[in-house]
Amino acid sequence: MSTCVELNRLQFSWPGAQSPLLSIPSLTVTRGERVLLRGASGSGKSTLLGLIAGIHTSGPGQVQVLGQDLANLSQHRRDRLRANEIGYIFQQFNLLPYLSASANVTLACQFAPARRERLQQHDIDQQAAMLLTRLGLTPEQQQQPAHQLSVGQQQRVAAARALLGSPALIIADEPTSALDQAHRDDFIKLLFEACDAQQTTLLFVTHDATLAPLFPRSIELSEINEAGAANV
Ligand SMILES: Nc1ncnc2c1ncn2[C@@H]1O[C@H](COP(=O)(O)OP(=O)(O)OP(=O)(O)O)[C@@H](O)[C@H]1O
Repeated sequence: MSTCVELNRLQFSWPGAQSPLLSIPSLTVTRGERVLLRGASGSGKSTLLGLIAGIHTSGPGQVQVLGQDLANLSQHRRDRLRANEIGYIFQQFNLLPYLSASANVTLACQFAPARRERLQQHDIDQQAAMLLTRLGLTPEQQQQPAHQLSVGQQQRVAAARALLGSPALIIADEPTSALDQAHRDDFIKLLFEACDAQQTTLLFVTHDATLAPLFPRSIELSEINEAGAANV
């Protein structure tokens, strides 16, 4: 099995902080895994996701994504790797409210040539429609502006946007925090099915320990972060 994400002796401190926020000796996520990363509010989950996505750069130590050491890449190449290989589902979804659900999804591939290429035999709009349908949106809902959709529907649009063009890794940062349990479990099931269909790795972050039984692998951040206890 090849590796999707590998951390080695990762250290990270925000500028001006008294002590490091993250000190992680090692973490490996193999391709195709479904991993839940749990941690209390403020423990550094979003920061860690930002390091893996190459949005922040780490101090000492290594962050490798798909075999590439992010510290050895220029900002431009990190941005390229993120656009092509990482689909990000944000807690607040970050949809453009006056664009249709469908247009929000296809926008993801605009600046991601490798994702567009992977779709090349197919029409991008058709693929977006297929994903939105698989995630439970009707054709009418797919044409509605995002702001007219329910929170659960917006979340599915955000998931389809992340999945379009089969990026290697989906990073989901607390995307279910606004849902009740039934909708939450339903969403996770659909997300697993969509990831399985395109062999995408899933790194799903939450503070909600009750999600753990739904995932084949669950990691508590405080158990891998040697700097953890001081920060929460
Ligand atoms: N841009 C930033 N500059 C400085 N400090 C930051 C920045 N972003 C986050 N922090 C600090 O880093 C710590 C961890 O924040 P982070 O958002 O990574 O935690 P989290 O586990 O994702 O929290 P939550 O579950 O509440 O979203 C917090 O103390 C926060 O104040």
